[in-house]
Amino acid sequence: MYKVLVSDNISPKGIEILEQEADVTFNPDLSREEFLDIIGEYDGLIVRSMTEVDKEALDKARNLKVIGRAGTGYDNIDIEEASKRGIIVFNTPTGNTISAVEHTIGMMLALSRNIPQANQALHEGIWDRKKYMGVEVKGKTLGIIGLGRIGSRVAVRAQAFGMKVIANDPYLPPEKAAKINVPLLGFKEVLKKSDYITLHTPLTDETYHILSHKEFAIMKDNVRIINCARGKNVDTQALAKALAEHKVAGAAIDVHEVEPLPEDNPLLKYQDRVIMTCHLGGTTTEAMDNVSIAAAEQVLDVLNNGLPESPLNIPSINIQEYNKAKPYLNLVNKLGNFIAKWKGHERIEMIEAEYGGEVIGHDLKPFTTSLIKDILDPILDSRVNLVNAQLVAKERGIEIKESQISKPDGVNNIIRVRVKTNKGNYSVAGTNLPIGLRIIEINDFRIDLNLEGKFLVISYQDKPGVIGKVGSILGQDNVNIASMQVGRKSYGGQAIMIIQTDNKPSKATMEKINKNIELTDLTYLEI
Ligand SMILES: NC(=O)c1ccc[n+]([C@@H]2O[C@H](COP(=O)([O-])OP(=O)(O)OC[C@H]3O[C@@H](n4cnc5c(N)ncnc54)[C@H](O)[C@@H]3O)[C@@H](O)[C@H]2O)c1
Ligand SMILES: O=C(O)[C@H](O)COP(=O)(O)O
Repeated sequence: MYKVLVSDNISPKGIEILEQEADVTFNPDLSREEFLDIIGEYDGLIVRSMTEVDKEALDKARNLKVIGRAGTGYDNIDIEEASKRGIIVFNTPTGNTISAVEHTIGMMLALSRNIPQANQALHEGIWDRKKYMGVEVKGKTLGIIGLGRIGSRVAVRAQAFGMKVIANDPYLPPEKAAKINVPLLGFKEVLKKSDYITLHTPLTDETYHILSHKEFAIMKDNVRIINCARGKNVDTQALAKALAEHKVAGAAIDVHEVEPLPEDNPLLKYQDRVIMTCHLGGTTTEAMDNVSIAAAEQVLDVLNNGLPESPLNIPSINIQEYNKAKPYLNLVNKLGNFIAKWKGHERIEMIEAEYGGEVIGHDLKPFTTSLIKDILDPILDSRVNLVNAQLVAKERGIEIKESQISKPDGVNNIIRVRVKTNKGNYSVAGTNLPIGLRIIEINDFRIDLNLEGKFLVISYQDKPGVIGKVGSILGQDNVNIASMQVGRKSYGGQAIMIIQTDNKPSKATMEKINKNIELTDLTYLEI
């Protein structure tokens, strides 16, 4: 049973899902030392933003195969180091979008109307209507930096309040902004024109301190700042200075450069003008359930050989595409397994994936990567998965080819896998039919068998009596034949026999076949 560690607080809904298939440790209170001590035992890890999954942790995580971020931001995970070790990393970026949007709007309104301060005063017995004079947001300009999932939804809600919304996002296709009537402007222009500036960017080298001294200097006087994205997007010292100089009228900050907030955070001095929450953007019942369920399901998917919906270090396909592609990924998986078990003992020099028919409508890169993984993982000592499969093939000098079959013969979809080894060339092809996955070719001979079960694959020089002899040895040894197909190039030429059996032939039966019949190859494999 796989072992999964959940080292941050997630909703019990995800834990319940995990517990159906894995041995789960849920401990959000681990100290760093305790985390480092035990991480080596686990196959899967689920975190939020509090667990630091850095090189030191990954060095100790010798069994780890997947890291799921139950949430959006993944700056606490060293993706590059994880990739080097073949660890799949994914996040669940849509589960808390709405909560983060609503928190941003809540923060903007609370900031404008001094709601937290007035509430605090009342609780202290102070009734002061003059002190807590507010401003309306209607008619004000809201500048959004980062018009992605959250930024775009904040825009639509702010427009409903009668705000004029402008944005900066150099990576967004302009049509997306046009669709919601938000002009995309230069970064400085947004800073200069806005009464409110809200950040919705990920933390990258480029967005680290995207608001600092220079940027505050060019903003309008009395600008208000909202940050519900990443703490390090804003230079806290520079913001404190801009508050001190009354350049910035107020700020609403959910995320902080250092979390939990240290006592010497300079914004704590500005209780009248700065409202702060403890990274609560994604903390709602709904968001917590969403991200917990999504992370749990995907960790199990990955451990069971599937793909996550939002991978951070493997070729990504969207969810609809993934669901449509799943039967073909299963086909690739079974064909890859077939090859590994059939020819994995030979030295593989080339792997070619040929795709034909309906399957060509899909993004083929994840299929080919998956195929390489399925062939190489069972036969190499090191772990091969979707993260490092292409890299491992390259390192081992295995040539990878991908091609398309223009007219698949008699089927509406086909995937054919060819391998060249130090001993010869081999191929196997399959198709996805409504009745299930079928193996339809082996070494270019047409066959038609269910691509699941117990197989005997036999290569031999065609001559009378071989089929009968194999059949009678299996019969004598009580190995029941479920179905059988033979193919040959020409009379007396190379032939192949593929037999599906109900039970596994014993070692003695295999030896008997090998001893009594002249064969070029005899392999038993289970798919
Ligand atoms: N406070 C919270 O609890 C909370 C909850 C969810 C998400 N978040 C954070 O909110 C942020 C946005 O999340 P999202 O789901 O909208 O992400 P997203 O990827 O959908 O959107 C981010 C946008 O930022 C843009 N961008 C990237 N670099 C930029 C740059 N240098 N200048 C301007 N724009 C740039 C991207 O093009 C993209 O459109 C992330 O940092 C995420 O971690 C916080
Ligand atoms: O990026 C996110 O998803 C949010 O910042 C929420 O982080 P959290 O899971 O630590 O609350």
